[in-house]
Amino acid sequence: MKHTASSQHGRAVSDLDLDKYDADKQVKIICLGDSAVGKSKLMERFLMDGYRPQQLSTYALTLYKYSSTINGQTVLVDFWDTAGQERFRSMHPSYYHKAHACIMVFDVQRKITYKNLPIWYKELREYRPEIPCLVVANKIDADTKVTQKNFSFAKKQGLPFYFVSAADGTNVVKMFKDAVQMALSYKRNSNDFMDEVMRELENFDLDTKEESSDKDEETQEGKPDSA
Ligand SMILES: Nc1nc2c(ncn2[C@@H]2O[C@H](COP(=O)(O)OP(=O)(O)OP(=O)(O)O)[C@@H](O)[C@H]2O)c(=O)[nH]1
Ligand SMILES: [Mg+2]
Repeated sequence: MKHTASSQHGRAVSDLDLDKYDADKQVKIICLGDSAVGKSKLMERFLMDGYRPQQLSTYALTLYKYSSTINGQTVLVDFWDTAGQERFRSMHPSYYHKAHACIMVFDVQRKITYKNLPIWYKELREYRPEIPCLVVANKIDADTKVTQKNFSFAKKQGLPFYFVSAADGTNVVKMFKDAVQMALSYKRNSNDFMDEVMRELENFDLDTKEESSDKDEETQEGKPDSA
């Protein structure tokens, strides 16, 4: 699986081209969770095959670009990562706009980050009521017994749940690959009204373009040779 990673640090969300997410092969996956739960480290582990312990936390927004071929189709994924700093607790609406899946992370060492999940989840559903959401328990390297504990939030909400470690890579690739697959299938089958409208408009555009080019051809054929 070929993948490239690059990140555009700190670009203001408003000047990002959000329309590109209407294109069939482009998906947007967002990451939510309290500060220091390991969102950026998980991205680095998956996208840059590396884990650099300790680093300044994320400011504003980091975009990680990832491409892969799934069933012979090239899929372009933008992973959106943002600082979970308390003051950012509620994200700018455009962060959620046109997202196709969400990775919601907590730190198994800090209970409060698990208790805050419903706050993040409530906000997510205000903006994206239907998209798939993965609940991720990170840093299991720091507490091996934690995998026997029961975290009922995901089950109650009917969400997929993953024990992972950005530090040693446990379950990271599987979680991200599942997130990409879920984003793709959501995008293809979403019954989200707005997505429907966008898709219709897209098809409408294509049809009119085809019709007008057919007309051009007809007029070309019908035109007496100018020569
Ligand atoms: N032991 C352990 N430490 C981790 C793991 N993932 C992240 N960390 C550490 O936790 C701290 C925070 O990681 P980040 O990835 O910056 O957390 P974040 O969620 O991006 O934080 P914000 O950007 O502030 O929202 C860093 O010191 C990491 O080294 C993990 O799987 N295991
Ligand atoms: Mg970060």
